[in-house]
Amino acid sequence: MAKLELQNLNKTYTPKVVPVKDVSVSVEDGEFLTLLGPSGCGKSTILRLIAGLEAPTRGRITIAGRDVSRMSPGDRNIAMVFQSYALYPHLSVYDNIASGLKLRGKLSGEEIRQRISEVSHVLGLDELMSRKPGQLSGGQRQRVAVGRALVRRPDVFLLDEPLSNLDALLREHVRAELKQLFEAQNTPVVYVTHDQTEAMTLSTKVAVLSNGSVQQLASPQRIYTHPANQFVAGFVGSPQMNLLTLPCQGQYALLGDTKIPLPAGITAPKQISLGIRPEHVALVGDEVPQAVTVQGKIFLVENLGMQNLLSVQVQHQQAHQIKLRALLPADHKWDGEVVSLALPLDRIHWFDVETGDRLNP
Ligand SMILES: Nc1ncnc2c1ncn2[C@@H]1O[C@H](COP(=O)(O)OP(=O)(O)OP(=O)(O)O)[C@@H](O)[C@H]1O
Repeated sequence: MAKLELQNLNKTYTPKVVPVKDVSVSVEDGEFLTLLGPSGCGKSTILRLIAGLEAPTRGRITIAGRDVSRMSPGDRNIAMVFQSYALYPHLSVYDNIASGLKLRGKLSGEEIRQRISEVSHVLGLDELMSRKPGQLSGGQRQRVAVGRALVRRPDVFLLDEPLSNLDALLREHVRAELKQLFEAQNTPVVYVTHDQTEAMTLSTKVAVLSNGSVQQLASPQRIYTHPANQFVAGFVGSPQMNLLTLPCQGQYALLGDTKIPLPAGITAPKQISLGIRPEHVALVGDEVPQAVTVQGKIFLVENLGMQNLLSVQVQHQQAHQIKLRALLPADHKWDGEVVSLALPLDRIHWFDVETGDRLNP
């Protein structure tokens, strides 16, 4: 058992630079936590705090119940994979993988050979063991860096954007490899990325961060279906969720000339923020139960291969413009520029205009 716990973790550099604010998260054995957020939100700082490369200003880090907050990195039994891979250019693949173990100095030569051979086999590196990093592709270097982490059998794995130097195709391939690999380990993993596809596909849970604070901590599915606030709603999902600020009239929000009933329990405000994902906007005529319809004029069609992304200007009496995007399967046809869109009520997210908080359950 090597549960990792972050308790009220804070890091302050200057009064104005506080990259980690009261972060509390636990990661059990076999759990894969992704820290997801835009550049500068504090992801790498959290990882560096866990690794011991930085000291927290406040709060505690425990591994298997043991407080490691003030321990040196070498005593924490954590393995970290960096974005840059950080391989030794003058050493062979074998020696690079062995480097973590040799430094620890507790294993015999035979044990070291045994562990490296297991890891190289799992990662498909057997043929490359005598090469130097300069003679490897990006994907192979990345595997060596992961191998060096695996061979240590650490209590916790930390990975800082390990796929960001790979091209799109290779990234997809290595992502699937990593998923299989870490599913087979029964060790907590903390993974940092700003790529939501990686977060959604790899993780058992995701912490979405903004400005050093956790905005939502939940399963990838929950974050997609029930974003806790407007930031999470806008950050997770591609194409991005439609987010519209609408006036209210009684228990209805007004989208152009369409009245959309607010769910019971929401006290009618003056204005409300409506969210709906492009993939949930359909064409009228498709079988959509319990939907409101909105008329609009298509001003852009983007062909994404499997789907078409339609940008539609909603038709209404008021002066300001309202735009909606709809993601339709490529075989769905429409006639002319004017279309009727169906917005299923159970797919609509409501947010407080002031705080951004989610209003529907
Ligand atoms: N040593 C430092 N001294 C002062 N400020 C720092 C230091 N390290 C990081 N910061 C600041 O802390 C904030 C968070 O940085 P961090 O690297 O954790 O973000 P990130 O989410 O990992 O970003 P990215 O995705 O761009 O790597 C940034 O505003 C950064 O400029």
